[in-house]
Amino acid sequence: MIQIEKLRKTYRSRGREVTAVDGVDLHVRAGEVFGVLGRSGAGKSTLLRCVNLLERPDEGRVVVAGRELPALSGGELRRARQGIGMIHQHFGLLGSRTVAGNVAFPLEVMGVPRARRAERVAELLELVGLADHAKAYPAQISGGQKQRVGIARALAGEPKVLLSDEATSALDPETTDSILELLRRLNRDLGLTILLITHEMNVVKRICDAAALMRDGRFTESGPLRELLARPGSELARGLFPLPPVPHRPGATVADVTFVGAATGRPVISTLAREHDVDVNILAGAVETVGGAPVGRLRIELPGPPEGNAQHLAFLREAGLTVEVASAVPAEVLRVGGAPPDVAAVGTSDEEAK
Ligand SMILES: Nc1ncnc2c1ncn2[C@@H]1O[C@H](COP(=O)(O)OP(=O)(O)OP(=O)(O)O)[C@@H](O)[C@H]1O
Repeated sequence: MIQIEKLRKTYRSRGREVTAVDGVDLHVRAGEVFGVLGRSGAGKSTLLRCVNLLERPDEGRVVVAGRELPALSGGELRRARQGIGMIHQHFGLLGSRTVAGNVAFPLEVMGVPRARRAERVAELLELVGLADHAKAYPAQISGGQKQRVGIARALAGEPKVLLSDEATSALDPETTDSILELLRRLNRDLGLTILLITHEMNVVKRICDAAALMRDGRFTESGPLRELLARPGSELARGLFPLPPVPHRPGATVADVTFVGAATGRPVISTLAREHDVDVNILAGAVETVGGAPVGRLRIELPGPPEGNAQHLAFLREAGLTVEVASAVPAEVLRVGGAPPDVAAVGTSDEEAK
Protein backbone atom coordinates (compact mmCIF):
# COMPACT_ATOMS: atom_id res chain seq x y z
CA MET A 1 0.00 0.00 0.00
CA ILE A 2 2.93 2.31 0.76
CA GLN A 3 6.14 1.68 -1.15
CA ILE A 4 9.10 3.91 -0.52
CA GLU A 5 12.46 3.38 -2.15
CA LYS A 6 15.78 5.11 -1.49
CA LEU A 7 14.07 8.18 -0.06
CA ARG A 8 16.35 11.10 0.70
CA LYS A 9 15.54 14.55 2.03
CA THR A 10 18.07 17.24 2.95
CA TYR A 11 17.16 20.57 4.54
CA ARG A 12 19.31 23.55 3.69
CA SER A 13 19.07 26.71 5.73
CA ARG A 14 21.57 29.47 6.44
CA GLY A 15 24.44 27.57 4.86
CA ARG A 16 23.72 24.47 6.99
CA GLU A 17 22.69 21.12 5.56
CA VAL A 18 20.82 18.43 7.47
CA THR A 19 20.02 15.13 5.77
CA ALA A 20 16.87 14.22 7.71
CA VAL A 21 16.07 11.08 5.66
CA ASP A 22 19.06 9.31 4.22
CA GLY A 23 18.08 6.52 1.85
CA VAL A 24 15.07 4.83 3.47
CA ASP A 25 13.25 1.85 1.96
CA LEU A 26 9.82 1.13 3.44
CA HIS A 27 7.07 -1.24 2.42
CA VAL A 28 3.77 -1.13 4.30
CA ARG A 29 1.34 -3.83 3.22
CA ALA A 30 -2.38 -3.16 2.81
CA GLY A 31 -4.16 -3.52 6.15
CA GLU A 32 -0.95 -3.39 8.18
CA VAL A 33 -0.11 -1.16 11.15
CA PHE A 34 3.53 -0.14 10.74
CA GLY A 35 5.42 1.83 13.40
CA VAL A 36 8.59 3.87 12.93
CA LEU A 37 10.33 4.26 16.25
CA GLY A 38 13.18 6.61 16.97
CA ARG A 39 14.59 9.36 19.10
CA SER A 40 13.91 13.02 18.55
CA GLY A 41 15.70 14.22 15.42
CA ALA A 42 15.97 10.75 13.87
CA GLY A 43 13.98 11.95 10.84
CA LYS A 44 10.60 10.32 11.57
CA SER A 45 8.42 13.39 10.94
CA THR A 46 10.24 14.19 7.72
CA LEU A 47 9.75 10.62 6.52
CA LEU A 48 6.03 10.73 7.33
CA ARG A 49 5.58 14.10 5.65
CA CYS A 50 7.25 12.74 2.51
CA VAL A 51 4.58 10.01 2.32
CA ASN A 52 1.83 12.53 1.56
CA LEU A 53 4.24 14.98 -0.03
CA LEU A 54 3.77 17.70 2.58
CA GLU A 55 7.53 17.55 2.19
CA ARG A 56 8.97 16.91 -1.29
CA PRO A 57 11.78 14.34 -1.22
CA ASP A 58 15.02 15.15 -3.04
CA GLU A 59 15.36 11.58 -4.28
CA GLY A 60 13.51 8.29 -4.22
CA ARG A 61 10.13 6.79 -5.04
CA VAL A 62 6.93 7.33 -3.06
CA VAL A 63 4.06 5.10 -4.22
CA VAL A 64 0.82 5.13 -2.22
CA ALA A 65 -2.14 2.97 -3.25
CA GLY A 66 -0.45 2.35 -6.60
CA ARG A 67 0.12 6.03 -7.44
CA GLU A 68 3.57 7.57 -7.76
CA LEU A 69 2.90 10.79 -5.86
CA PRO A 70 5.86 12.98 -6.89
CA ALA A 71 4.86 12.51 -10.54
CA LEU A 72 1.29 13.82 -10.07
CA SER A 73 0.12 17.29 -11.12
CA GLY A 74 -1.48 19.67 -8.59
CA GLY A 75 -5.10 18.53 -9.03
CA GLU A 76 -4.21 14.84 -9.21
CA LEU A 77 -2.06 15.15 -6.11
CA ARG A 78 -4.90 16.82 -4.18
CA ARG A 79 -7.21 13.94 -5.10
CA ALA A 80 -4.58 11.33 -4.21
CA ARG A 81 -4.09 13.04 -0.84
CA GLN A 82 -7.79 12.51 -0.06
CA GLY A 83 -6.87 8.85 0.16
CA ILE A 84 -4.28 9.60 2.86
CA GLY A 85 -5.57 10.83 6.23
CA MET A 86 -3.28 12.32 8.85
CA ILE A 87 -3.48 12.84 12.60
CA HIS A 88 -1.16 14.93 14.73
CA GLN A 89 0.23 15.10 18.24
CA HIS A 90 -1.47 18.44 18.98
CA PHE A 91 -4.69 17.54 17.12
CA GLY A 92 -4.78 20.71 14.95
CA LEU A 93 -8.48 21.43 15.54
CA LEU A 94 -10.16 24.74 14.66
CA GLY A 95 -11.11 26.33 18.00
CA SER A 96 -13.87 28.44 16.45
CA ARG A 97 -15.71 25.39 15.09
CA THR A 98 -17.67 22.76 16.96
CA VAL A 99 -16.64 19.10 16.94
CA ALA A 100 -19.10 18.50 14.08
CA GLY A 101 -17.81 21.61 12.29
CA ASN A 102 -14.23 20.36 12.49
CA VAL A 103 -15.17 17.00 11.00
CA ALA A 104 -17.27 18.72 8.31
CA PHE A 105 -14.37 20.95 7.25
CA PRO A 106 -12.60 18.55 4.86
CA LEU A 107 -15.98 17.55 3.41
CA GLU A 108 -16.69 21.22 2.64
CA VAL A 109 -13.29 21.51 0.93
CA MET A 110 -14.13 18.39 -1.10
CA GLY A 111 -17.43 19.99 -2.17
CA VAL A 112 -19.69 17.38 -0.55
CA PRO A 113 -23.32 18.67 -0.57
CA ARG A 114 -24.69 19.89 2.78
CA ALA A 115 -27.18 17.05 3.42
CA ARG A 116 -24.65 14.32 2.66
CA ARG A 117 -22.09 16.19 4.77
CA ALA A 118 -24.36 16.13 7.82
CA GLU A 119 -24.97 12.39 7.38
CA ARG A 120 -21.28 11.67 6.98
CA VAL A 121 -20.31 13.76 10.03
CA ALA A 122 -22.85 11.83 12.13
CA GLU A 123 -21.44 8.50 10.87
CA LEU A 124 -17.87 9.57 11.61
CA LEU A 125 -18.65 10.83 15.12
CA GLU A 126 -20.47 7.58 15.85
CA LEU A 127 -17.45 5.63 14.60
CA VAL A 128 -15.07 7.37 17.04
CA GLY A 129 -17.54 7.36 19.96
CA LEU A 130 -18.28 11.09 20.00
CA ALA A 131 -21.90 11.20 18.81
CA ASP A 132 -22.90 13.00 22.03
CA HIS A 133 -20.32 15.75 21.65
CA ALA A 134 -21.13 17.06 18.17
CA LYS A 135 -22.01 20.55 19.41
CA ALA A 136 -19.10 20.95 21.85
CA TYR A 137 -16.12 23.19 21.05
CA PRO A 138 -12.54 21.85 21.23
CA ALA A 139 -11.90 23.85 24.44
CA GLN A 140 -14.74 21.93 26.13
CA ILE A 141 -13.44 18.40 25.51
CA SER A 142 -10.51 16.31 26.80
CA GLY A 143 -7.27 15.57 24.96
CA GLY A 144 -8.41 12.04 24.14
CA GLN A 145 -11.71 13.36 22.76
CA LYS A 146 -9.81 15.97 20.71
CA GLN A 147 -7.75 13.18 19.15
CA ARG A 148 -10.98 11.30 18.36
CA VAL A 149 -12.17 14.40 16.50
CA GLY A 150 -8.81 14.46 14.70
CA ILE A 151 -9.29 10.83 13.70
CA ALA A 152 -12.90 11.41 12.52
CA ARG A 153 -11.71 14.39 10.45
CA ALA A 154 -8.84 12.35 8.97
CA LEU A 155 -11.32 9.65 7.91
CA ALA A 156 -13.74 12.07 6.23
CA GLY A 157 -12.42 11.41 2.73
CA GLU A 158 -12.59 7.61 3.27
CA PRO A 159 -8.82 7.21 3.08
CA LYS A 160 -7.12 3.86 2.61
CA VAL A 161 -4.07 5.08 4.52
CA LEU A 162 -3.79 6.90 7.84
CA LEU A 163 -0.55 8.63 8.84
CA SER A 164 -0.13 9.20 12.56
CA ASP A 165 2.44 11.75 13.76
CA GLU A 166 2.99 10.98 17.48
CA ALA A 167 -0.80 10.91 17.91
CA THR A 168 -0.68 9.76 21.52
CA SER A 169 2.40 11.64 22.76
CA ALA A 170 0.37 14.40 24.42
CA LEU A 171 -1.98 11.95 26.18
CA ASP A 172 -1.86 10.16 29.54
CA PRO A 173 -1.29 6.37 29.50
CA GLU A 174 -4.96 5.40 29.90
CA THR A 175 -6.13 7.76 27.17
CA THR A 176 -3.24 6.57 25.00
CA ASP A 177 -4.50 3.01 25.34
CA SER A 178 -8.05 3.99 24.38
CA ILE A 179 -6.82 5.85 21.27
CA LEU A 180 -4.60 2.91 20.30
CA GLU A 181 -7.57 0.58 20.71
CA LEU A 182 -9.64 2.83 18.46
CA LEU A 183 -6.91 2.86 15.81
CA ARG A 184 -6.64 -0.93 15.98
CA ARG A 185 -10.42 -1.25 15.58
CA LEU A 186 -10.45 1.09 12.57
CA ASN A 187 -7.57 -0.88 11.09
CA ARG A 188 -9.52 -4.13 11.46
CA ASP A 189 -13.03 -2.92 10.62
CA LEU A 190 -12.20 -0.56 7.76
CA GLY A 191 -9.07 -2.33 6.51
CA LEU A 192 -7.24 0.95 7.12
CA THR A 193 -3.47 0.82 6.58
CA ILE A 194 -1.71 2.82 9.31
CA LEU A 195 1.80 4.23 9.27
CA LEU A 196 2.68 5.78 12.60
CA ILE A 197 5.73 7.44 14.05
CA THR A 198 6.43 7.36 17.74
CA HIS A 199 9.15 7.50 20.37
CA GLU A 200 7.15 5.16 22.64
CA MET A 201 7.95 1.46 22.58
CA ASN A 202 4.53 0.79 24.15
CA VAL A 203 2.77 2.11 21.04
CA VAL A 204 4.66 -0.33 18.85
CA LYS A 205 3.99 -3.18 21.26
CA ARG A 206 0.26 -2.43 21.51
CA ILE A 207 -0.81 -2.05 17.91
CA CYS A 208 1.92 -2.57 15.33
CA ASP A 209 2.24 -5.59 13.06
CA ALA A 210 5.62 -4.40 11.83
CA ALA A 211 8.13 -1.76 12.85
CA ALA A 212 11.38 -0.04 11.99
CA LEU A 213 13.98 1.59 14.19
CA MET A 214 15.19 4.90 12.75
CA ARG A 215 18.45 6.59 13.64
CA ASP A 216 20.21 9.49 11.87
CA GLY A 217 17.86 9.35 8.89
CA ARG A 218 18.21 5.61 8.32
CA PHE A 219 16.43 2.42 9.30
CA THR A 220 18.79 0.34 11.39
CA GLU A 221 16.34 -2.56 11.35
CA SER A 222 12.79 -3.26 10.23
CA GLY A 223 10.35 -6.09 9.75
CA PRO A 224 7.22 -7.81 11.10
CA LEU A 225 7.28 -7.87 14.93
CA ARG A 226 7.13 -11.66 15.00
CA GLU A 227 10.25 -11.83 12.84
CA LEU A 228 12.05 -9.16 14.86
CA LEU A 229 11.30 -10.98 18.10
CA ALA A 230 12.81 -14.13 16.66
CA ARG A 231 15.87 -12.31 15.27
CA PRO A 232 18.94 -12.72 17.48
CA GLY A 233 20.52 -9.40 18.38
CA SER A 234 17.48 -7.31 17.38
CA GLU A 235 17.50 -4.01 19.30
CA LEU A 236 13.79 -3.57 18.72
CA ALA A 237 13.08 -7.01 20.15
CA ARG A 238 15.08 -6.25 23.28
CA GLY A 239 13.33 -2.90 23.65
CA LEU A 240 9.90 -4.46 23.09
CA PHE A 241 10.51 -7.19 25.57
CA PRO A 242 13.21 -6.31 28.09
CA LEU A 243 14.17 -8.67 30.89
CA PRO A 244 15.34 -7.30 34.24
CA PRO A 245 19.08 -7.48 34.88
CA VAL A 246 19.99 -10.69 36.65
CA PRO A 247 23.44 -11.36 38.11
CA HIS A 248 24.73 -14.76 37.06
CA ARG A 249 27.42 -17.02 38.38
CA PRO A 250 30.66 -17.07 36.42
CA GLY A 251 31.20 -20.39 34.71
CA ALA A 252 27.49 -20.91 34.01
CA THR A 253 25.71 -20.37 30.70
CA VAL A 254 23.03 -17.68 30.75
CA ALA A 255 20.75 -17.48 27.73
CA ASP A 256 17.69 -15.43 26.78
CA VAL A 257 15.10 -17.63 25.14
CA THR A 258 12.22 -16.15 23.14
CA PHE A 259 9.06 -18.08 22.27
CA VAL A 260 6.79 -16.66 19.56
CA GLY A 261 3.39 -17.94 18.45
CA ALA A 262 2.95 -21.75 18.51
CA ALA A 263 6.16 -22.25 20.51
CA THR A 264 4.52 -20.55 23.54
CA GLY A 265 2.23 -23.57 23.95
CA ARG A 266 4.93 -26.29 24.18
CA PRO A 267 6.77 -27.38 27.35
CA VAL A 268 10.18 -27.04 25.70
CA ILE A 269 12.20 -26.16 28.81
CA SER A 270 10.89 -29.06 30.89
CA THR A 271 11.47 -31.40 27.94
CA LEU A 272 15.08 -30.18 27.76
CA ALA A 273 15.59 -30.79 31.50
CA ARG A 274 14.01 -34.27 31.35
CA GLU A 275 15.40 -35.63 28.10
CA HIS A 276 18.90 -34.15 28.45
CA ASP A 277 19.10 -34.60 32.20
CA VAL A 278 20.25 -31.03 32.76
CA ASP A 279 19.31 -28.59 35.55
CA VAL A 280 17.66 -25.53 34.03
CA ASN A 281 17.50 -22.54 36.36
CA ILE A 282 14.95 -19.89 35.35
CA LEU A 283 16.32 -16.46 36.32
CA ALA A 284 13.60 -14.22 34.88
CA GLY A 285 10.70 -14.44 32.50
CA ALA A 286 7.50 -12.95 31.17
CA VAL A 287 4.72 -13.68 28.73
CA GLU A 288 3.13 -10.74 26.95
CA THR A 289 1.03 -9.94 23.95
CA VAL A 290 3.04 -8.20 21.24
CA GLY A 291 1.32 -7.21 18.01
CA GLY A 292 -1.67 -9.34 19.05
CA ALA A 293 0.35 -12.59 19.47
CA PRO A 294 1.57 -14.21 22.68
CA VAL A 295 5.32 -13.95 23.18
CA GLY A 296 7.31 -15.47 26.01
CA ARG A 297 10.81 -14.62 27.10
CA LEU A 298 12.89 -16.46 29.66
CA ARG A 299 16.39 -15.95 30.96
CA ILE A 300 17.77 -19.36 31.84
CA GLU A 301 20.97 -20.59 33.42
CA LEU A 302 22.60 -23.91 32.58
CA PRO A 303 25.51 -25.42 34.51
CA GLY A 304 28.91 -25.09 32.83
CA PRO A 305 30.25 -22.87 30.02
CA PRO A 306 28.44 -22.38 26.66
CA GLU A 307 30.76 -24.89 24.88
CA GLY A 308 29.53 -27.60 27.22
CA ASN A 309 25.89 -26.65 26.57
CA ALA A 310 26.02 -26.52 22.77
CA GLN A 311 23.78 -29.56 22.46
CA HIS A 312 21.20 -28.14 24.87
CA LEU A 313 21.10 -24.78 23.12
CA ALA A 314 20.76 -26.53 19.77
CA PHE A 315 17.79 -28.48 21.17
CA LEU A 316 16.04 -25.20 22.08
CA ARG A 317 16.75 -23.70 18.66
CA GLU A 318 15.48 -26.82 16.90
CA ALA A 319 12.28 -26.52 18.95
CA GLY A 320 11.70 -23.14 17.24
CA LEU A 321 12.93 -20.86 20.02
CA THR A 322 15.30 -17.92 19.57
CA VAL A 323 18.29 -18.35 21.86
CA GLU A 324 20.81 -15.64 22.68
CA VAL A 325 23.69 -16.62 24.92
CA ALA A 326 24.19 -13.73 27.34
CA SER A 327 27.95 -14.03 27.59
CA ALA A 328 28.17 -13.55 23.82
CA VAL A 329 26.11 -10.32 23.99
CA PRO A 330 27.99 -7.01 24.45
CA ALA A 331 27.92 -5.69 28.03
CA GLU A 332 25.93 -2.54 27.16
CA VAL A 333 23.17 -4.69 25.70
CA LEU A 334 22.76 -6.46 29.01
CA ARG A 335 22.27 -3.13 30.76
CA VAL A 336 18.63 -2.44 31.72
CA GLY A 337 17.83 -6.07 31.29
CA GLY A 338 18.37 -6.12 27.60
CA ALA A 339 17.28 -2.68 26.39
CA PRO A 340 20.27 -1.06 24.70
CA PRO A 341 20.79 2.68 25.28
CA ASP A 342 19.19 3.87 22.06
CA VAL A 343 16.01 1.88 22.36
CA ALA A 344 15.64 2.58 26.08
CA ALA A 345 16.03 6.31 25.46
CA VAL A 346 13.24 6.23 22.91
CA GLY A 347 10.84 6.00 25.82
CA THR A 348 11.58 9.54 27.05
CA SER A 349 8.72 11.96 27.43
CA ASP A 350 8.01 14.30 24.57
CA GLU A 351 9.14 17.32 26.61
CA GLU A 352 12.50 15.69 27.20
CA ALA A 353 12.74 14.62 23.60
CA LYS A 354 12.22 18.12 22.20
N1 LIG B 1 12.11 22.48 8.11
C1 LIG B 1 13.33 22.12 8.51
N2 LIG B 1 14.41 22.85 8.23
C2 LIG B 1 15.66 22.50 8.62
N3 LIG B 1 15.93 21.35 9.31
C3 LIG B 1 14.88 20.56 9.64
C4 LIG B 1 13.53 20.90 9.26
N4 LIG B 1 12.70 19.92 9.74
C5 LIG B 1 13.50 19.03 10.36
N5 LIG B 1 14.79 19.40 10.31
C6 LIG B 1 15.95 18.66 10.86
O1 LIG B 1 15.91 17.33 10.32
C7 LIG B 1 16.25 16.36 11.31
C8 LIG B 1 15.11 15.36 11.46
O2 LIG B 1 13.98 16.04 11.97
P1 LIG B 1 12.55 15.34 12.16
O3 LIG B 1 11.61 16.35 12.73
O4 LIG B 1 12.19 14.69 10.88
O5 LIG B 1 12.91 14.21 13.24
P2 LIG B 1 11.95 13.42 14.23
O6 LIG B 1 12.55 12.08 14.41
O7 LIG B 1 10.56 13.51 13.75
O8 LIG B 1 12.12 14.24 15.57
P3 LIG B 1 10.97 14.86 16.53
O9 LIG B 1 10.33 13.68 17.20
O10 LIG B 1 11.73 15.73 17.48
O11 LIG B 1 10.05 15.63 15.62
C9 LIG B 1 16.56 17.16 12.57
O12 LIG B 1 17.94 17.35 12.66
C10 LIG B 1 15.84 18.47 12.36
O13 LIG B 1 16.48 19.51 13.07
